[in-house]
Amino acid sequence: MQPVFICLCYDRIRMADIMSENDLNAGSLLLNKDNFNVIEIRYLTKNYGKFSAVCNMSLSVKQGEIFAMLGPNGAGKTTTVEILECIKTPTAGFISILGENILYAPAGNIFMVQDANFNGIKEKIGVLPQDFSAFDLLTVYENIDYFANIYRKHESVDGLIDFLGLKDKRNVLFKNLSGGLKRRVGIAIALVNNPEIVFLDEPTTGLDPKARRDVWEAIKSLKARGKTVFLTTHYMDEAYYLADRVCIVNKGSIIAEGSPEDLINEYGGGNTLVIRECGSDAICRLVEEIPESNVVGRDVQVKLPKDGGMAIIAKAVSIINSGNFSCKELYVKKSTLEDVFLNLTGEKLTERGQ
Ligand SMILES: Nc1ncnc2c1ncn2[C@@H]1O[C@H](COP(=O)(O)OP(=O)(O)OP(=O)(O)O)[C@@H](O)[C@H]1O
Repeated sequence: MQPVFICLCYDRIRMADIMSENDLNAGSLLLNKDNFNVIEIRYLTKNYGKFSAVCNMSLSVKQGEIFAMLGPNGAGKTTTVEILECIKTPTAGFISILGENILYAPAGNIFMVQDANFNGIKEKIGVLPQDFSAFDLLTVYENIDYFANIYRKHESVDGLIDFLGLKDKRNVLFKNLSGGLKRRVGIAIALVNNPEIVFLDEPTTGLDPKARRDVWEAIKSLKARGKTVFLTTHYMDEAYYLADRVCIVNKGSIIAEGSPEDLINEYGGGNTLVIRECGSDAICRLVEEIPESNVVGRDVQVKLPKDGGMAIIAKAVSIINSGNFSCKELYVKKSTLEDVFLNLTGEKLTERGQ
């Protein structure tokens, strides 16, 4: 019998996503020699009563990449990672992590868990939960050592302290560390069992810009160590800087997926030429001669075409020069993942993401 996934997404009900037996064979999903998918999700759904926190989600993560799930608060990021971490049980769907398959399939009216090896998965993953905290009255060393000793085989505690740049904080109480250092201790703890995949749930929320940068570098070094990183974030600059691939989620569904550059190229709406404070005469000339011009306050903005728009830029410069106009500055504003989100949803990511 073929498993039938019934997704109760109440805003747009999909009754029949059907996976074939072949699809559910881990071999066919995972073992592509060049592109080993360490995480595979198919038709994942998590309902709380009539509300779908995760709705029919499918994605795959390749070995060794940094994969970011980007979305505003309440988009379903934590729910998804907690399902992958085997903390939460989904309503329906198929998950494969490092070759361990879990199928949440309906049997009559009941969703049954089949083929689950939760311990097998937990041994191979590391987790930095959202709002991570450790023992306030233990030192950095003692905290990491405590978690390391939960595992029979574990990494060297001092090795992890070195790797996360915490050597001079080794004997400092956790409660006396800055927010950024606390997150680095959290990453060290996530690594104690030498996991193949590290899940980082909003690892820089609430940190100041310098601390965020430091945590970013720590995350980059995980990739250099060969780890696969699954990151959730509502910071588009974080996803842009760190991720090889990003999936953008909104209201429990994936709305776009790809490398940051590809997403920006496809959905970012192109770059914008900004001519700041050039005066009313110049504004009139620019609007007259460059039909794509928009007046925004005291500035003129021109959406540039995908080819880079060199002709438009040259024309604008020539108008400014030939008319002896002066402007405060003239620059090209690159579109960002924020624009991608805005164009796809009509809403600003930052407004709901903060
Ligand atoms: N146990 C629960 N019962 C009911 N609703 C829940 C429960 N847990 C989460 N939700 C809801 O599911 C939605 C998704 O929550 P989730 O925590 O996964 O979002 P998120 O993208 O991680 O955002 P945040 O950064 O705010 O945690 C939210 O609307 C949340 O209120």
